[in-house]
Amino acid sequence: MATRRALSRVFCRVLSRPRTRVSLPRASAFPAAAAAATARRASSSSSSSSSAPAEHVVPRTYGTPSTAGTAEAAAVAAAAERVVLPEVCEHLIRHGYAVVDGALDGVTVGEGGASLSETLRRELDRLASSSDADADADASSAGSSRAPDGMKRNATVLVQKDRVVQLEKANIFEAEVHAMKDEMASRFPAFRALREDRTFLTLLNAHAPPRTRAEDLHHQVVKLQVNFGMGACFPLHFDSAAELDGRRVTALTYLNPGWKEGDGGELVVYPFPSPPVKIEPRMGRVVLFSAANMLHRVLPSKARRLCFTQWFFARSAGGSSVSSSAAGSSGSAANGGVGGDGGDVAAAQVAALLRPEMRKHLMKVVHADEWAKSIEASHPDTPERKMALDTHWREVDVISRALAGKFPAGLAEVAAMSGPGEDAERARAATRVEWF
Ligand SMILES: O=C(O)CCC(=O)C(=O)O
Ligand SMILES: [Fe+2]
Repeated sequence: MATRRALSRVFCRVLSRPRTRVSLPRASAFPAAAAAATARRASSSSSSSSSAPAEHVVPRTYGTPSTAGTAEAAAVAAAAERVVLPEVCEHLIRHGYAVVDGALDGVTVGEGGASLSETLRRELDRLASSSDADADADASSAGSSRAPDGMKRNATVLVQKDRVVQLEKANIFEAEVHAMKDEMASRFPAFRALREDRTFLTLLNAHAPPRTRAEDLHHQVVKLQVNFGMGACFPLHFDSAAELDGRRVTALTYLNPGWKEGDGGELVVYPFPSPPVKIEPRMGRVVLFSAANMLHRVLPSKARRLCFTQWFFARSAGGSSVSSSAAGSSGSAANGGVGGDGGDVAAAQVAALLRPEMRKHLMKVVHADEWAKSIEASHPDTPERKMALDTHWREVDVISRALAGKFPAGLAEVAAMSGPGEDAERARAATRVEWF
C-alpha cells in the first residue's frame, strides 16, 4: 500500500499541458481530394458516357453495399481521404493518437447539400431525440434518463469468478449501426454509408501499414453515442485487449457545434510517459488512437454531447507486433535487468516497463486514485460499482508490489521521465514507445 501511494504520488499530476493537435486546412486546400469527390459524385449521377463501349466481361459482384453510389457514400469516402493523411498516421504511430479538425465540415453531401458533419449531426440528433414512451423499462436501474428508441444504455461487462454482471453508466446511450434492422438503418443513410465505405480502413492500411498480414485491418464497426450530460462520463479504460479482440484503431468524431468552455465532456488520452492530453469534443473533430494501448477517459459532461466511434479490426485477436518486438527491450529487461551494470539495468527496466503490455499495468498504479474516482463518477452507486472498485484496488496492490520488486531502478527513471521540465522532455524524446 505504501509502495502504491508513493508511486502514484510521484506520478499523479493535473492535466495542465496544453492540447497537441494536428490541424488541417479546410476543403479548398485539398484540390485532389475535392476533385476526387466531385468525380465520384459525377460518376454516380451520370448515366451516359461518350467513350466506346468496353469489350471486356463485367464480373459478377457479390454484396454490393446498399449505399454504393449514393451522395452519402461519396461524401464519406472524400472525408476519409481528408482525415487519414500520411502526416496524421505518422503522428498516430509515433504518439499513439492524432487529432484532425475540419475534415468533415468541408465535404458536402451531394451538390450544394449540407456538410457531412452537419448531416451526421442531424441523423444522430434525430436518433437521440426519438423516444418510445413504452420502451424504456431500463430507466430506473441506473437512475437516469430514459433510452432513446433504438439505443441502449452503455454498460461494461464485469467477469467475476462465478458470474457475469453489467456495470451501467448513467445517462450514456449507444447504438451500433450494423446491429440496426434494415428498415431502421435506411433512416440513417450517412451513418450507413460510414459503416459500409472502406476508404478510411484502406487508407489506414496504406499509411500505417501493419507489420504482418494478420494485423491488416479487415473490418469496421460504427457506434453512435449520446451523452445526456448531468455529469455523465467514461472512466479510465482501454478499448480492447490485444490478446482478446482484434480492435486496433479507434476513431472518434464529435458533433457538438455549440460546445463551449465549461460544458465538460472532454476526452483525455494518456500517452505515457508523455503527459495526458485533454481534447474538447468540438464539431467535426476526429480523434484517432490505438484501441489496445491508449488509456483514455471522458470527463463529466454538463451538456448534451453527441459523437460516434469507428473501430477498425484486424482479422483476429492476438498477433500484435508490439508484444513480439518490444521497444528497445533486451533479453534481461523482462527479468528485471539482472546481470548488467547499473545504467544498463535501469535502461533495460525502463524499456520493459514501457512495453505496451507492461505499461498497461503501470498505468493502473500511476493513475490509481484518478482511476478509482473516475469509476465512481461514471456509474451510479450499485453493488456492481463496488465490485469494480474492489477489483481495481486489488489489482493496484498486486501490480505495485510486483513492479516495485522487479523494476526498482526502472520505476525511478520512468517517474523522472514522466515529470515536468526539460530533462524529462529530453528523456522522453530519446525513448521510443511502441503503440501498434
Ligand atoms: O465519448 C468519447 O469521447 C469516448 C467514448 C469511449 O471511450 C468509448 O466508447 O469507449
Ligand atoms: Fe473508449
